[in-house]
Amino acid sequence: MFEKILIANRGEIALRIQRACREMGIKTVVVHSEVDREAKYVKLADESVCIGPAPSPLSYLNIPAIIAAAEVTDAQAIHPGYGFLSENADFAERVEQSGFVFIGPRPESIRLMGDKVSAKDAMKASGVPCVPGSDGALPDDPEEMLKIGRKVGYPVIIKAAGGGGGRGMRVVRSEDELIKSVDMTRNEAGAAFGNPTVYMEKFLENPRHIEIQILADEYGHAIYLGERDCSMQRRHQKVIEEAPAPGITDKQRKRVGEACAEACRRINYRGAGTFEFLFENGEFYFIEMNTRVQVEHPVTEQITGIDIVQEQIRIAAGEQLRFAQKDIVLKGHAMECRINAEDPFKFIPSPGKITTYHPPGGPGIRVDSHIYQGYTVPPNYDSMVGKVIAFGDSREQAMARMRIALSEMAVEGIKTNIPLHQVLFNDKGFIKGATSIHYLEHLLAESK
Ligand SMILES: Nc1ncc2cc(-c3cccc4ccccc34)c(N3CC[C@@H](N)C3)nc2n1
Repeated sequence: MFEKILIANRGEIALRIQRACREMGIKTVVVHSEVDREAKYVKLADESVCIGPAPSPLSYLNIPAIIAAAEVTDAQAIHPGYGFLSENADFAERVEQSGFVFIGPRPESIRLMGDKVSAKDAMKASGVPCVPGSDGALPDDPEEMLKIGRKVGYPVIIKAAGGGGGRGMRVVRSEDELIKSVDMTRNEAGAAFGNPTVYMEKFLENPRHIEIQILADEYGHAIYLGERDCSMQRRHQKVIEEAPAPGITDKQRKRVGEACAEACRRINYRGAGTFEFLFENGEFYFIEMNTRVQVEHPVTEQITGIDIVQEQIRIAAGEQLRFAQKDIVLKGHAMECRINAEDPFKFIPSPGKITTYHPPGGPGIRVDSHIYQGYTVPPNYDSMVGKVIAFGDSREQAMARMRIALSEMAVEGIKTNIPLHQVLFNDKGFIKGATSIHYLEHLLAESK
């Protein structure tokens, strides 16, 4: 097992990884930019290294500085967290080439899933249900594209192979817009991702967004840890996540979960991963795979009792999975509110000094956050400053506990989106559950 891990991230996930390490008796090195010098996880680390000024390209994306920090502190492994370099195959490669263990999948798996066309090909070959479409990249020939459009049936969506997470997508509702739309998406993809390859899918008008968490070791063992419903989102930013997904039956869960586990075995996947699906009319449709730990991993931890970050570390250290699929029992219901330093209804970032901070507590309440009274939220990074996770025997109990937690949570000196969460947890449609990816945006549009 590693003696010392370098955490190549910041904020709540850096603290989360640090807690996992400390519980395992592993020393932690944190890297930080100049503005994060006073962060909680820096104070709690065994060692800390300032790797540059605030801008991410000069600090948290600065590969040589991060690797140098691992060298000078003699760390054995590097955990990338999420965001930043967590799905950068070149970083994973350079970490391994420098003699450190990258806590994550092998670089070729990151590359395979980073290209959304090769990702879909791999999934189709493994029997994972995918959205019908162009079966690979769209050809350049306009006649061929029109033929595929007719076969798929409008509306269709054009997506960039190098995109993902909502970037490089365009919906096409009729044939006469197709060629122009494809050209525009190709140009944008070439400029944004250095890869003009695009593909086509049938556009699903009103799906839910449901993802499957998997764990796989390097001996061919792969298991799924149930699913998460991430449909409560605004402009591709998740706001609330929950597990299990309302209305998903054990039969559906088993069928899609086993397909994901089988896909992991076939591509020789290693570590934690998430298969993203659209869910509509009772069917799952694979759209992309994330090769990192996700922000919303705690809701899965709460209903399975498994510490996903610790399992990532164990797998990276060459241990076999300690669980077989039969050991995975889902119990209760968990919901997560992302707490952002932003105006709750205008969504404008609100960095600054936190003058008052009282976190919530009580049965079933977990707060994953690095903020503290007197901490200054820097303006340089993502506005998420923490997550409140409520667990209960039922969705209703989890919601009741969340309402109480949100009412207890005091954060002054900056604005937060707690008022938005309070509106949502009192909204009839949300309370009923199983809302689509458009629900929140429609709710906000009505309230304007
Ligand atoms: N064939 C087809 N039909 C409808 C779709 C709708 C979306 C989508 C669009 C807008 C918000 C979303 C939020 C969560 C999940 C998906 C979406 C979508 N996305 C958005 C980000 C990336 N994960 C893929 N792909 C789709 N693909």
